[in-house]
Amino acid sequence: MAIDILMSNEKVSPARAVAAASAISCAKLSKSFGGLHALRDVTFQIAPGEILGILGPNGAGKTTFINVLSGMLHADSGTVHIYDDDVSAMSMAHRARYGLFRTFQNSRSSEELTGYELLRLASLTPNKTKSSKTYTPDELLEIFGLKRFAGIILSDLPYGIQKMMNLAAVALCRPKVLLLDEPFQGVAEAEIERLSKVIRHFASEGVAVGLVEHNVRSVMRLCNRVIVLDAGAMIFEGRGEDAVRDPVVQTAYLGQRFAGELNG
Ligand SMILES: Nc1ncnc2c1ncn2[C@@H]1O[C@H](COP(=O)(O)OP(=O)(O)OP(=O)(O)O)[C@@H](O)[C@H]1O
Repeated sequence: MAIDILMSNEKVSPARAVAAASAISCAKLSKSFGGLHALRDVTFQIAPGEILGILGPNGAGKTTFINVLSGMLHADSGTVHIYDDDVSAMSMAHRARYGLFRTFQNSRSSEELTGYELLRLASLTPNKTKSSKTYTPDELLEIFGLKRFAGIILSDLPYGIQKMMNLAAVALCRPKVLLLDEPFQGVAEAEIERLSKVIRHFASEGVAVGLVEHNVRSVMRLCNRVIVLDAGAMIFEGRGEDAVRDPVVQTAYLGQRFAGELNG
């Protein structure tokens, strides 16, 4: 479908042409809270199978960006496409039907459900996307190495395992785009590599992953490309190792952990 749009003689808008080659794209996205510009004219895209790191100092606008992309907040201006569908006016639930899913910062499980019960529930979710492969809960527990935790109440599991179980549930919804808000926050070092493998699994199946993260080392290991936000604007796009050396990025992070964390 994407190639058809690019090759047809029909005139397409620049935003729609970019959208056709990307799993998710946004053009000139802005959001203010009163007089505060939390997001200013941000334009970017993530290709199918790509893991994009979204970096920036505290208060740069990263969570606002994910909120606006996922439809949890509506942008003041700008557009969001999932493949070539314009989802800008849609709610978060409606965007999920187009394959856009997100996770939240500090998403601890409080439900009295076992992992297996959570996955069974997720597998009952009606889904219209025809993108990534369909799995059964058992297959996903096997792939994610979670079988031995499946009978335990979620809130009794280590935080990193809870996060993996939640991602396994998302996988059952067959996402095309996955936006992760600080997936490694609060996760023990030993579980970071397991969680990273789960994220790579999504990408290997063609899911576009956007990852907001303060753990720069993990971003460098996982992401093909990063963007850096500062005061709501995109100040860098490119390779992670170039971002740490970029003088504009270094100035934005002045006084905050960034290059030091990478080199330390
Ligand atoms: N609902 C809101 N109402 C008013 N201001 C807000 C709201 N949400 C965010 N902000 C402000 O918008 C700016 C961007 O916040 P945001 O949480 O998106 O940044 P962030 O990069 O995710 O920060 P952190 O890394 O500290 O989580 C901040 O100045 C914040 O105080």
